[in-house]
Amino acid sequence: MSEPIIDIKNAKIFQGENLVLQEVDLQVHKGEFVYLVGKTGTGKSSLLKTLYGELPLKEGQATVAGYNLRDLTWKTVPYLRRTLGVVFQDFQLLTDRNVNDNLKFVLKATGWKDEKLMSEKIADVLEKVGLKSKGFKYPFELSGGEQQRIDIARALLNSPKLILADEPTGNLDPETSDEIMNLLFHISRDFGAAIVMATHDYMVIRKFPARVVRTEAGKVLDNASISMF
Ligand SMILES: Nc1ncnc2c1ncn2[C@@H]1O[C@H](COP(=O)(O)OP(=O)(O)OP(=O)(O)O)[C@@H](O)[C@H]1O
Repeated sequence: MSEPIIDIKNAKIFQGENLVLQEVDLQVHKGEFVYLVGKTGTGKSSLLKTLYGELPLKEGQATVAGYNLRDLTWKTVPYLRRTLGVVFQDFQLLTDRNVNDNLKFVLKATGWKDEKLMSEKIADVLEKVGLKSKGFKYPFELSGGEQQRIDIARALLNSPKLILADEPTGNLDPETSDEIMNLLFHISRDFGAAIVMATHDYMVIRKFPARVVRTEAGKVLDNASISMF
């Protein structure tokens, strides 16, 4: 099997001085879809934040897309982020600019300069999420489901090998959730991106089955049963 895109060995996850998870071992491979479940406050977001360099890894070993998390510095975190797409529950789009400019902002921040290439890339990701005609809309002119699609388009800008999604269906009605899940599965299947998605929504997992990893009592349990959360 190829090198895992996420490879965590005997790691501890901290929030400041507080130990949140210990003995964390987790491998995720290219194109794999993994749900991260567990009761509120058990460390799902903390684990994701460690994986995208928002929280430091202070103990144990972990590599993400070839980056050793123990070696990350403020200078190398942006390079790690460029290989990842991160999707949040609350979209986090910039409200003062339209969709095209939201996407362009991220491209510029990640080193893109050529106007034509940027326009082509923006058209490409909007097409992938089915919102080709919405580039000139402002976030407030979009439905929740459309905003989440734009958030996913933003995550796709740098052709990520890994997408980390923190409750991406948390604010959506069941039908719109299904559309977003179809889109995420399509992205992992057709573009080979691995996806790790934190969720409380067991209906989504029943409908879109995949590997389940659970945070519980300070540990991470692999191949967990969904009936347990
Ligand atoms: N910014 C922070 N500073 C200090 N402690 C924090 C911070 N954020 C979270 N924690 C603590 O870390 C622990 C894990 O929280 P985390 O948000 O990772 O859990 P979670 O499983 O994602 O919860 P939820 O399902 O509610 O999103 C909790 O005890 C929480 O109180």
